[in-house]
Amino acid sequence: MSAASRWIGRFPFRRRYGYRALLFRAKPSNLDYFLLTIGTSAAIAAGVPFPLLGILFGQLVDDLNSISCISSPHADKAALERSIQAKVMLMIYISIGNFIAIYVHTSCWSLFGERLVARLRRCYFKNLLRQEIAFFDNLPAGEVPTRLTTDMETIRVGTSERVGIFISSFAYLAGAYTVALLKVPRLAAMLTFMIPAYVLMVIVGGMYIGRFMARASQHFAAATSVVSQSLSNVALIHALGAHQRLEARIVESLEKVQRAAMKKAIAAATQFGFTFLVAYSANAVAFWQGSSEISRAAESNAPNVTAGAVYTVIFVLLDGKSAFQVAPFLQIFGAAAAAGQTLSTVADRNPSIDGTLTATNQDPMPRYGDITFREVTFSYPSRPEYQALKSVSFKIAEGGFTAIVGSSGSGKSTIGGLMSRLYDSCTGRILLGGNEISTLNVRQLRQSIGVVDQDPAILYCSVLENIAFGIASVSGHKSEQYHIGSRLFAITKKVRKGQDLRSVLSKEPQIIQRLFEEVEQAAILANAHEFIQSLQYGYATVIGSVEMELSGGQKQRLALARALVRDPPILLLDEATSALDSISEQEILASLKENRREKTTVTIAHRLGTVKDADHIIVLHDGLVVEEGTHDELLRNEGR
Ligand SMILES: Nc1ncnc2c1ncn2[C@@H]1O[C@H](COP(=O)(O)OP(=O)(O)OP(=O)(O)O)[C@@H](O)[C@H]1O
Repeated sequence: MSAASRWIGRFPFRRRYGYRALLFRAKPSNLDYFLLTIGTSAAIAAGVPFPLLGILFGQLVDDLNSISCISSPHADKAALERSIQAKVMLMIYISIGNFIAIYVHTSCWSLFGERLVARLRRCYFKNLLRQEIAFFDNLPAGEVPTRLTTDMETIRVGTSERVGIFISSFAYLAGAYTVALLKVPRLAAMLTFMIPAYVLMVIVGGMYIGRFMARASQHFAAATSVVSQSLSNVALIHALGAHQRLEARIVESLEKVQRAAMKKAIAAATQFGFTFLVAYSANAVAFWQGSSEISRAAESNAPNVTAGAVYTVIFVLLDGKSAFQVAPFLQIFGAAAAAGQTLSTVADRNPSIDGTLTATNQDPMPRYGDITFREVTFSYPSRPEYQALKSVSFKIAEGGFTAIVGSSGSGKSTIGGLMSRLYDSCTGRILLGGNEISTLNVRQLRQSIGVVDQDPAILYCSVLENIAFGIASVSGHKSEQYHIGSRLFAITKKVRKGQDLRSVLSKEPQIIQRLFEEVEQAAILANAHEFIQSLQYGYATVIGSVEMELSGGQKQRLALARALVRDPPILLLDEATSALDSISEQEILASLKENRREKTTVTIAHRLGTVKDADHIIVLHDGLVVEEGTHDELLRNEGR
């Protein structure tokens, strides 16, 4: 790249290359095209009246001049007055036309910008949720809220009414120079010196303003990130007494914001002041050149350059309105295009593992089969230098009850994550029923594995909805057509208003009654039924709020019920009962083993003692399988 093109590349114009693409992002509808066309046409039309008014003003100046110079009593004063009145009426009509054009382009562009942002938000959020977990591991805290608020607002500002004003200013500029060149060509040509002066001011000023703005927003994002991390870990901050340290980090970032904002203000003030310097100097030049044009015309007896004609030129080029006042808009459009580009890194990104695809050319999901790990190694993308799994090989038998035990950090949960394809292994093969899991449909694979982890998420809704969500989230389930989400909400609402759950259910379709039975069965199996019954409204009690916080053990049992209700062929329990007392834990595991109905069950635990009943136990240490066997075999080996 040459030095010149590098220099040009630093200006906001470069970023505006993406601007046109931004306007047509996220599938615009016919209405959007309509708004764009009408908004642009009306904006061009809104630029025309001003030069026309300039012509009329010039003619009026000549008329007034003529009236004041009339000395003869026979002169037709009345005709002159009629001519002035006709021009005044014309000015009123032009003003009305201008009002309509401005109204139309402002409304169209405002609506266009709002609709574009709504589409982009939808598109960004939809694609964000498609991304694989590894993508989120590398996402800085506060990134998503910043994108959804700050960047979207930048795009809205840069694609709304300002676009109409910008277009109309250009139409005005074209009209103004045409009129000026026709009226007094030499004066108009002389005043073109303003163009390079203004352009230079826009480019250089814009470059500095943009640079300091970007710097300020970067430091502000850093401060926001610390604030959002602090808010989600308030308890930890209190426990560690980390207030001052965090405050110092925020203050440091905010001071940097202030410094950058200060420099931006100085650049903006210089640019603004320079605008007036150029404008007033141009006025001085215009009056000097205009007067000499008039006297030259008078001397040569050529009345084509009148005081009115000079006034028209000065008015349309200098005193009316400056098209260059919209120069800062370039910065705004550039910022919008840049924000659009930043958003597209997520909005257009194809996830390496897509858990949302339904139509697929991938292999159909085998319902049963052994799960085999062959020489699997894995490093988390955020820690590529560290191997969480170092060539592990083992087999989890179909329909068996397998336990994976090991100390903290040995890689147990990582195995669970690879099984459900939250991540892809770096090397080695993972097979399900003989099929490479990377060839299976991810959505079906995940629906076939019921995962319960140590700290399960509880949704802010009733217990019944929380458990039934296990079924509702399965696409293609028989209950899908019944809109079970809204039905269950209505059922539990009635119960909270005092009606009996059984009698409310009796009025519901068979499939909803059957669903409740399944929920109840799952809760019994997960040892959750008893505590649910003891809640104020039983299954209709709303949980998940601060006022209705469940204990760790209750949450785990509820999550277990949620996983069991859909009867998945594979159940993965990642320390899913660790918050329970050891007797309850043993009871649940024994009951799960007994009722597992050919389900392949994998339980992850720290201690061997909690998985005595497992058919097969895999012992991990520091990312390696160190032992395998039944509980008794492992105990015997330990004795050796
Ligand atoms: N998202 C992640 N990004 C980077 N490293 C991770 C991530 N998750 C886990 N690790 C690292 O990978 C290693 C294995 O973690 P893993 O969670 O599989 O261990 P574990 O045996 O399940 O531990 P625990 O019993 O404490 O849950 C650990 O060193 C951990 O620090």
